[in-house]
Amino acid sequence: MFSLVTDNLSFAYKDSNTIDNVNLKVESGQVLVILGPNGIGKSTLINCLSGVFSKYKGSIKLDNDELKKIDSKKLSHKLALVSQGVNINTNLSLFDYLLLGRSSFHSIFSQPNKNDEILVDSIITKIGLESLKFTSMQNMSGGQKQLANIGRALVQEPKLLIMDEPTSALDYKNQVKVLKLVKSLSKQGIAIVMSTHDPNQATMVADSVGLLMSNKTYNQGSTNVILNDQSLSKLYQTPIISTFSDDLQRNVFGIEMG
Ligand SMILES: Nc1ncnc2c1ncn2[C@@H]1O[C@H](COP(=O)(O)OP(=O)(O)OP(=O)(O)O)[C@@H](O)[C@H]1O
Repeated sequence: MFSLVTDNLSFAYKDSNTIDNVNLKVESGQVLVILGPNGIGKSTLINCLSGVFSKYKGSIKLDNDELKKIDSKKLSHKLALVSQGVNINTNLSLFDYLLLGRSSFHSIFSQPNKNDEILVDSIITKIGLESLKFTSMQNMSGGQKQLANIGRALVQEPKLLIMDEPTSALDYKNQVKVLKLVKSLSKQGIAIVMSTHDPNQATMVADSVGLLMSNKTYNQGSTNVILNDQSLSKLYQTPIISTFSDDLQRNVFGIEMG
């Protein structure tokens, strides 16, 4: 069983902590969704969890190993990150861009092989970009690039997938595609951490939800316990009202205009 566990994780850009004493846990086959208002520290937390920021305080344990002590090649075989709003500006084709993501599996003297190519093809199908396989990355739309970045993370065949607002540039159809992919990856045993601005996405895919509150506390609990009108209205400091949809068979959260 693979796990990511933090113990009193804190991080400061300057003097005061941006994230403070976060105790978070996610295991193989689970989806943890991080919610919080703009500027609260979701990306900061994600950058700590994925090893981008190593000057954190407290601990981050990946399978009982302290994250900052794991060498980068080993880490890339365990964990993959989909960063927020990365603008890929390369003239590589989608296929070559994803194939490059396999380079950490080879020595500097060996080339990606047929198996890598088969894997990349299957991931292009998973993200639904078959028609763009040989298109230059720089000629893709923002949403297509976002899907390509998810593909680039998947070619690492990670045990833990961390995604910062992976659906922010996507239309409804592609949001559903990504959320279904998240569900199917978790069923395959991958642990997933993702941030979003949409609590409805959490009700669709999350086993547990972590709320980054304005008083710098972090509350994590199972989705149906932690997500309610009171907790979300407090989180976003605006009235949020849920209604149970018989058609969707779940609560749908909406914002009140007053
Ligand atoms: N490189 C940096 N140096 C100093 N402060 C930073 C830096 N990056 C972010 N911050 C600050 O840290 C705080 C948290 O930012 P972060 O990007 O983690 O928030 P977020 O919850 O992801 O926001 P959003 O939902 O708007 O993307 C913000 O106040 C931001 O201004």
